[in-house]
Amino acid sequence: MHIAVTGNIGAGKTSLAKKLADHFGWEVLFEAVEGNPYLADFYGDMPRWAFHLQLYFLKSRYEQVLQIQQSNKRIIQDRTIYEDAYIFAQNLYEGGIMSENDYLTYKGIFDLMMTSVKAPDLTIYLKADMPKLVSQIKQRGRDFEANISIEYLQDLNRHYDNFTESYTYGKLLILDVNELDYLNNAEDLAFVINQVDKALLYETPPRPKPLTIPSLFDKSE
Ligand SMILES: Nc1ncnc2c1ncn2[C@@H]1O[C@H](COP(=O)(O)OP(=O)(O)OP(=O)(O)O)[C@@H](O)[C@H]1O
Repeated sequence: MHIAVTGNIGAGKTSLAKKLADHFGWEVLFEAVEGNPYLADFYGDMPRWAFHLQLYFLKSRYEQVLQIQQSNKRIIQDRTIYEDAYIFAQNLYEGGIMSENDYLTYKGIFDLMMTSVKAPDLTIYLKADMPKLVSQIKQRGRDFEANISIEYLQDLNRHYDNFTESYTYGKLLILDVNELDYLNNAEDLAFVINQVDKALLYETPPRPKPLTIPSLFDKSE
């Protein structure tokens, strides 16, 4: 079984993945942050390092997907391969930070990978507004994230909204985490566990719109 936690920077994915793994006895696969050779450089000079960083995350996320698909364990993944392409890479391309050639090369590799990627059985979207994201990013105090702009976070949130509205890959549980503190508050954690339990048990209605990348299609037509 494959569970995935998705959401913007600072939404609280890593903490929730750990809590759910403890509760349900799942294994956790974390994001490639420690030892990532491009992340700090990327935040210092996005146009210079965007393509390198995207390829690095894509490679490490694809490794995780293969690991999950080859395993018979129950695994919770901290962020999905879809977010790399449909949120981060697309945002960098649309913002003029990643060139069209780089984006098309990246997308070509992503599309090839997608032929062998199976969707998670359940995806949990942690929906958070700016104040929550900003305060959690500040609180964890990573040097390289100190200069993340509000505009970058807002653009990512806009992509997250579009992505989750048209998500068709499988079951999606949307959790508004603005008022939740599942790290320190046992009631909040119990609420989240209950929501996850229900989502695992019941079918969710099919979602209406297919997932597309409009900007790319507009250009190639
Ligand atoms: N494809 C990507 N492109 C650009 N930056 C990325 C990409 N994937 C992850 N990142 C960045 O890598 C870092 C990941 O850190 P981390 O694993 O703590 O996740 P996070 O997004 O901050 O999650 P959370 O606080 O919800 O646990 C963040 O700065 C995040 O924005």
